[in-house]
Amino acid sequence: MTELHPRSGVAVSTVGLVHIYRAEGHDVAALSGVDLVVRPGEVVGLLGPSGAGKSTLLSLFAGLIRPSAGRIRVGDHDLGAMSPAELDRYRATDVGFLLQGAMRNLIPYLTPRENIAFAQRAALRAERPDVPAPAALVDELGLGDVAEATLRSLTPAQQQLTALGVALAARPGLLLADEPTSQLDHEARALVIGTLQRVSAEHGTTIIIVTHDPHVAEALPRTVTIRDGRVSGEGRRGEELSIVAVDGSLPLPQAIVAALPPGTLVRVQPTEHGWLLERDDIQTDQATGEPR
Ligand SMILES: Nc1ncnc2c1ncn2[C@@H]1O[C@H](COP(=O)(O)OP(=O)(O)OP(=O)(O)O)[C@@H](O)[C@H]1O
Repeated sequence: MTELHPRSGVAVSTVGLVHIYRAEGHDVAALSGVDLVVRPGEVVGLLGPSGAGKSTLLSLFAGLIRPSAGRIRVGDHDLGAMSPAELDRYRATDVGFLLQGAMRNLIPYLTPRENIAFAQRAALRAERPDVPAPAALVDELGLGDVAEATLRSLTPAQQQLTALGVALAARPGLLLADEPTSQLDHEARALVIGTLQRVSAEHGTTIIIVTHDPHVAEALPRTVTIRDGRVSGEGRRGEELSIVAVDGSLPLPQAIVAALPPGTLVRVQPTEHGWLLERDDIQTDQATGEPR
């Protein structure tokens, strides 16, 4: 069970990805056309307001739900086209999912090492050659001293790192993490994010992290903002950038939308350093389009 062939990260991509939840009486379009490319080994934060579709996107990447339309690829897998048995194997060996709240990922009466060993059963049944020894993974995550401790005696950061060990138990090429720093203090947050980045640097693991925490966003090299079921912006080290859509439209950063509400006329002027958005002071009547 030594690590003979450490897995490197996988590329993740979506084209026109749509997901509709069919609830009784009405449908909810959670994602309405997501185009996204994540390179192998990238660490990307998914940002966006509540209800934007972040968890839905994570569940699609995890193979837990199927897309209503569009394409979704993780490495060599076309997730929308896989059989239930192929998706079972994919979930067991190719992707790790860290659910929000450390203890939701853990069996409370097992130690950190035992939790990781338990999480490896499906990958071992699938005869994966590169599943790490539980004790080695425990050491790698800095949990060597508490490998055989009860979960109750661990600090919140150690519990979260144990949950991370469970998600990494099969050494997946893609790790998905839903709010991995919620309920952690500043120091614990830095430790968990630092550990995620170290895992990616050492093993090439592709990591996608849903977060509402601006400090986490600032620590990540790349963030993608989801709004109303679409990609509305990208960030680099905490700075938000807008993406020009194929139809030439440009979603404005949320802070600017407050100053330029829907219907506002703006002039786009070239300047020496780029482009200037200038608000036109003539107010138009939304219904007639005539000046008021
Ligand atoms: N199982 C479900 N059945 C019906 N609608 C759902 C279901 N899960 C999510 N939705 C709806 O889909 C939309 C997107 O939800 P989603 O949980 O993906 O957003 P989110 O960005 O993760 O939000 P949050 O940050 O609050 O977790 C919301 O309108 C939500 O109400």
